[in-house]
Amino acid sequence: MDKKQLRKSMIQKRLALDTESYQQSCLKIQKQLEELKAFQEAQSIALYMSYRHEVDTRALMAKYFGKKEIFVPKCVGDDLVFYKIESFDDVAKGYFGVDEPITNITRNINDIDFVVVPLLMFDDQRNRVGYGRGFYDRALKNYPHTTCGIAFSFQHIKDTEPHSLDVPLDMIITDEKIY
Ligand SMILES: Nc1nc2c(c(=O)[nH]1)N(C=O)[C@@H](CNc1ccc(C(=O)N[C@@H](CCC(=O)O)C(=O)O)cc1)CN2
Ligand SMILES: Nc1ncnc2c1ncn2[C@@H]1O[C@H](COP(=O)(O)OP(=O)(O)OP(=O)(O)O)[C@@H](O)[C@H]1O
Repeated sequence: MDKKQLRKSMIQKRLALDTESYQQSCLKIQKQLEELKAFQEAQSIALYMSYRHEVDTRALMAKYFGKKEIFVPKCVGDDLVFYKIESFDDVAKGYFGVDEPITNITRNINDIDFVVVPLLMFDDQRNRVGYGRGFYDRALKNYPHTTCGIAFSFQHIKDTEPHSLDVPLDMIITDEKIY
């Protein structure tokens, strides 16, 4: 299968998860994430606004609003710009139906302590494949702190055939293990 086909089938697999297993897996992943020292020590965290059965990030946000600074991305041209949000009133549907921030406090991603990264597929080397627009590869090019992918275990594949611009993540948490 080529990458395009693989992406499609992975999106389908994720959407096909029943509510019960989706919620259970998300809970397990969130718990592991909260146990990371890097997460606990981070004052500021970048998260994505989960959509269409991506690993849920909203429960985590709801829990940490007011305790840590939460930043979420907005697609601006080819770039991601991160805005601070303090509640779910601070987002509205944007790019491809993904919720985006409607606030005006931005921060350079390099100054955010910890980044949780969405992904479609990953391999043992922690290379990731996303929707294929390179947003996170560009954003994380010079990122100096910890990056953590979150995904369901079935999103693991043998080889993502990374290209030179792909930025491997520092860790990837699934419902089964941490890579
Ligand atoms: N929740 C979330 N937010 C994110 C990302 C992400 O992967 N997940 N991104 C990561 O870079 C950026 C947005 N990137 C995106 C790139 C392409 C498509 C897209 O092509 N959607 C199509 C096809 C995918 C599908 O079938 O689900 C569509 O919705 O029709 C969506 C978001 C920033 N925000
Ligand atoms: N650092 C970069 N600078 C410029 N272009 C880049 C960079 N990283 C990736 N790209 C370009 O972005 C496009 C998509 O890359 P890739 O297939 O790795 O996306 P992806 O990681 O699957 O998607 P995403 O990051 O949006 O979730 C490619 O054409 C690639 O050349």
